[in-house]
Amino acid sequence: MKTRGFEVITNYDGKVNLPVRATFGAAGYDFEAAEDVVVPSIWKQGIASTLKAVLKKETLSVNEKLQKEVKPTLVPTGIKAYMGPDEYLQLTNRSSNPLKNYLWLANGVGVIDSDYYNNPDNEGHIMFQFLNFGLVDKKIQKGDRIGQGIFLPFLKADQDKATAERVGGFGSSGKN
Ligand SMILES: O=c1ccn([C@H]2C[C@H](O)[C@@H](COP(=O)(O)OP(=O)(O)OP(=O)(O)O)O2)c(=O)[nH]1
Ligand SMILES: [Mg+2]
Repeated sequence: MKTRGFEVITNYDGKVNLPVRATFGAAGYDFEAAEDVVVPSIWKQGIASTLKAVLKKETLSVNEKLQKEVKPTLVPTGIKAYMGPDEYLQLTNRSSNPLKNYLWLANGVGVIDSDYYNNPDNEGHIMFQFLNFGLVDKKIQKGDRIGQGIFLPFLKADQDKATAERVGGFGSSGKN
């Protein structure tokens, strides 16, 4: 019987490892990066875009420019997760990431909903969303452990009336 667990996304078949807990008492399943990804330094992104705006004497305010060019980077894991309807997978950072690599999870914690699994847009591909607060770009290599996932139960409110079906992630569920 399937209760909760991980599977590999179709395109990554045979190319990635399923998440594992590192020790007997670990709460989190460690996820690996499925590809080499560069997470650019936010300072570099910000300074470059500010300079461009100043040199071009653009009318667009520098703040607007910064907002457009300083973005988190999505790091693919090649993994999807299935679970019960009253459960979610909480993605959290590794405590060593800010200390050693200047990597922050841009969304604080990530919430992987049970209905994200096998959604029609991206099959339920789990991504970690990083900002690099370091001064230099950070190269994440395929196979590096980037974060962890903890399965948790959640409660529903008396007024609960969810109606829609999930079709994707990252802002797919409405206009705003
Ligand atoms: O760090 C994250 C956060 C979310 N997701 C995926 C799984 C989740 O089920 C879906 C939607 O996430 P969330 O509800 O937090 O974001 P949203 O901005 O509300 O998007 P949506 O409108 O699709 O719900 O995106 C990730 O892969 N990584
Ligand atoms: Mg949502």
